[in-house]
Amino acid sequence: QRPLSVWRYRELLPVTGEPVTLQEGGTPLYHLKKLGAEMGLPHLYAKHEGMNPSGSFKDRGMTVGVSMAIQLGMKSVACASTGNTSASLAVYGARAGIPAVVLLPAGKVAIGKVAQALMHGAKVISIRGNFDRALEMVHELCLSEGIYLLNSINPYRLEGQKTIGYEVIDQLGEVPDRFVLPVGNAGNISAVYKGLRELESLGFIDHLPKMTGIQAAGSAPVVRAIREGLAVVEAEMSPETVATAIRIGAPVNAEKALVAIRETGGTAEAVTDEEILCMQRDLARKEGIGVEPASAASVAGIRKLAEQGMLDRDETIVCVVTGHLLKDPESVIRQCEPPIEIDADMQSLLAALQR
Ligand SMILES: Cc1ncc(COP(=O)(O)O)c(/C=C/C(=O)C(=O)O)c1O
Repeated sequence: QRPLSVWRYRELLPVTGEPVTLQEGGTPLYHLKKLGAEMGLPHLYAKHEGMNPSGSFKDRGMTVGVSMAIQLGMKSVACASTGNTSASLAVYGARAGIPAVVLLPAGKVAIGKVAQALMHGAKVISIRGNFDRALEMVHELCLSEGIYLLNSINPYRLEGQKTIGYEVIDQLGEVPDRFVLPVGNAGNISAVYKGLRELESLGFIDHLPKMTGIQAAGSAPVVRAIREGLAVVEAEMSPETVATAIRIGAPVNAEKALVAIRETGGTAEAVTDEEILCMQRDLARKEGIGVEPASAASVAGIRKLAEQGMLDRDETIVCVVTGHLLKDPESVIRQCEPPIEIDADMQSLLAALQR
């Protein structure tokens, strides 16, 4: 009996040799009893992808992507990133023993992710521009220098990310009615959809969940395309959100996300930064689940859809929470009361507890 992990599903993955692995996947599926009860949703779950080796779901894509880089004889790897992709590429590049170059939008990457990319030995370049510009530049760099590009336009990354859906079905023992993901570059929602389509064509499942994409209100090109019935997603030229992981104006997998949502009767919704941060605190304080802001967007989106009466109360809903709380400690310090500092005597301590 194989453990719950990415490579449990190796027959559905393209790697033929020994994978570059850190035992990624096998992440917990938590029942959100309290938050679900508040929303009138008794079957609400969170798949905590922050419990991967580098603290986000990106490890699922990188274990396959970097394994393929080795299999294809590539000598170095690169990506542009809002942070988690770069952290994960640094980790798996180190594991594989090949150099990694990462391009980050200057001043817009959570400190935990920068720390990981630096400590794991990537060449970290900070671009004075946004993620979309960094992606253009890394694409050009890889073409001219023969470096292997591992952004989510690389299909091997999405192959690994398919396994999120596989694990959820193994854990639930059924196909959930609805699968909710935060959407930035739209690689993850597209990957999960592709994987479930494959299970259906192999006869393992007979229907798909409603694929539901949640974006930040200040960076929601996919939501707009769904609302306006567009065939092509129009870029948001100046994406802005506290959820820097999904601060992406021109999602490279946008049209795949439209297919995933439309083919399954799903939907897309936008949530404000306040709704995101409120849900981040609720998940931490009511369920003991610590996630970074972008990850809380998926559950915040469900709360919004429930308030709008868009959900059946008996739906089994799985929200993917994509990154660990520790990735973005500065967003915590900004929104929480600071520690109470006192003199080291019991009187001061007892007084502080009364405040
Ligand atoms: C925590 C977290 N939650 C959600 C997303 C959105 O996933 P996609 O819709 O597949 O892009 C990201 C994406 C991050 C990057 O795109 C990057 O790291 O460069 C993330 O880090």
